[in-house]
Amino acid sequence: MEQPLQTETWKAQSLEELVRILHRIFAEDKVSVDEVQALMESYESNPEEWLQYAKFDQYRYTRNLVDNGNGKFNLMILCWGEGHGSSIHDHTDSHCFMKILQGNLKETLFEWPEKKGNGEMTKKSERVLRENQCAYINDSIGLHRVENISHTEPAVSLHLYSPPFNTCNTFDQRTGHKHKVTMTFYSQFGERTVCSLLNIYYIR
Ligand SMILES: N[C@@H](CS(=O)O)C(=O)O
Ligand SMILES: [Fe+2]
Repeated sequence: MEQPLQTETWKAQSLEELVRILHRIFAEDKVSVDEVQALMESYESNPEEWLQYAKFDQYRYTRNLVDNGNGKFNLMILCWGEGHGSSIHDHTDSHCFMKILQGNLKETLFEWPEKKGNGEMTKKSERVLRENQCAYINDSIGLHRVENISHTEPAVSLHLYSPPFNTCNTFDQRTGHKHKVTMTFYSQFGERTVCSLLNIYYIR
């Protein structure tokens, strides 16, 4: 991806339209990060359009595939129950866009640990992302942890990863030690996956 010469301003009127425009954008050789971020931000969350994908688990956040972007990207809806959060993790050299569809999510950025990792990881910043905001991260920006810190409200977010990936590294905040994990889907296209039904669905 490169910086745009000229950013087109799209407005996605629905989730379906958002997916359609994303396909058009990712069909090109060069994709602008700013353009994708602005497009995702332009979609005004309408729960009626995404409720079919929003499947929650009692114990941890879920990853629900919405579209596989013709092999160029994965678009998924993540459902965060009260107090659910991710480990500190990287994004496997992909671009990661994260738009809030409902509720708020706290994002904490961390620096990559030293080679071997042997001490508390360094926190760079934290912020609260609110409904309709779209954040962006990649490995050169750093690592992050995402949490729904609310005790009363669930949260839902829409993530786009390009290129798609299904493993990443998680990091122990105390030591910086990393651990490779496989990420699976709780549902795909609105249907629960077999692994989630067999309860072998886990991320980290
Ligand atoms: N990158 C994480 C979600 S997040 O915490 O940004 C995932 O794909 O599961
Ligand atoms: Fe992430």
